[in-house]
Amino acid sequence: MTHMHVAGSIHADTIAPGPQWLRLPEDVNALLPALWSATVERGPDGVLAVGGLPVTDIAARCGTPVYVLDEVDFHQRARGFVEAFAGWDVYYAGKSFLTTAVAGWAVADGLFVDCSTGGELTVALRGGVPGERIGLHGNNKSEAEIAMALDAGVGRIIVDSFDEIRRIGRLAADRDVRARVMVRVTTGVEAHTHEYIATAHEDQKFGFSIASGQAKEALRACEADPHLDLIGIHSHIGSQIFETYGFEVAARRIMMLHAEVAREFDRELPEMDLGGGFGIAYTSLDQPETPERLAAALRAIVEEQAHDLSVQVPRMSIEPGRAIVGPTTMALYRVGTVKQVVLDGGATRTYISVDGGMSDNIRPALYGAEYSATLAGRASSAGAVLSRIVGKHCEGGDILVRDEFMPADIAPGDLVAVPGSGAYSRAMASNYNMVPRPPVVAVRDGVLHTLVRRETIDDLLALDLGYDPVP
Ligand SMILES: Cc1ncc(COP(=O)(O)O)c(C=O)c1O
Ligand SMILES: N[C@@H](CCCC[NH3+])C(=O)O
Repeated sequence: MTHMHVAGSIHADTIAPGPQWLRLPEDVNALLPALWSATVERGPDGVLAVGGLPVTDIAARCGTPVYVLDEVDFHQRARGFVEAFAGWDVYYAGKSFLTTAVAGWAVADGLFVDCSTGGELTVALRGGVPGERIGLHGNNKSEAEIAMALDAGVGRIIVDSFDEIRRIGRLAADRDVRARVMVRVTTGVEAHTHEYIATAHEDQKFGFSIASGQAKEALRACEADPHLDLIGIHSHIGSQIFETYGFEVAARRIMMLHAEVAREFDRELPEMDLGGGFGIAYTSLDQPETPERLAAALRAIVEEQAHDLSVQVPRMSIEPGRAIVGPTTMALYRVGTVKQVVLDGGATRTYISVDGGMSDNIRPALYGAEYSATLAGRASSAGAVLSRIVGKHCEGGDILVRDEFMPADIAPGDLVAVPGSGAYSRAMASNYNMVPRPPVVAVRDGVLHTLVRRETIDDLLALDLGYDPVP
């Protein structure tokens, strides 16, 4: 689970067989503000609106499924991080969701951009991000990707293996440049999140471990290469994390490493990155930290450690993706079928099938991620029934929202909105079952723009070459 649902006191109205944390809502039409982007509201006619546009209009113009990004909310969150972390650099983690327009907004809002492949790097550059404001990650960067980064003059390449240190050194030498590099370390922090998105424990593919001494070896290898300009240490402990404690432990450990190498190299590395991973609210139980509180906690640790270890505070940076773009976007689906399924013990669960699914949001299937949903195209006065919102794919695990109370009169043709769908949804979409991927549209002050158009079956067929001889 990406977040644990603790069983609290069970409300008298809790309906079996739902999870104990899910309570019968007093008003099934109510919106929990923490889950929705800034401009979302339910109009007097009961229709959900975002950026001043009713979702019924958006669905009529764009079709469904569609991802609807609230532009005002994006800028508020981006600037919120920049302001809270003033004096630190905030890299937007492009893997969460990146298009040329989003890259442009990131720059306008004062963000740097973190890319993890040549593809993301290309989008960032096309979107107008200056090379020096880009960081390149990846545990297996190709020569072509490293070359592209060097030619674009990226501000930092975050190195992840000894092979790569040699490779970057060679490619930089070929170009007679010095590559600015950071060393990604694993701090041994066990982040409380799904195993697949925790990245600072020892037994996984990212980084050099501090405990084994490999991190220091990697720092030495970079320092010794005249074509590498070692600028600092990088740590990323995982994603969708709520407790600041993990970040604090990681920050302490890398400050200690920073101070040790300062003594050994007789110079203090000028920069340090604490990564991203700040959690957002997907359900009513999630209580994310504000950027202000995160900033205060991290600043305090770094300053205290710098003081205790008698080093300067380096130029600091972080890399949030989900916390900036996740809450900006709702996924809008249309209901196709509604089915009552009788469970052991006689209770029923309503299965609501929509026109998307695991091909546009793999997170529930991959991480057991929980989401919320609401009836979006109208309000309902019917009672609430425990429901499961599922997709249209040939998989039993094709679940979008495992447990949610939806109005009992939900019917084919209704619109359903899923908040918190901006990060790692469209970005991780696939074409499973030959389903074309949905568009992403941005809305602001009643005006819609397409960021990514809807894929068509012709786009998919363009890749199908029949039986074409390989030259
Ligand atoms: C190195 C690195 N930085 C930043 C991020 C962004 O994480 P999040 O979107 O959870 O903030 C990730 C993804 O987990 C990552 O691997
Ligand atoms: N894709 C993950 C985030 C981690 C990936 C980035 N290292 C998710 O959806 O939660």
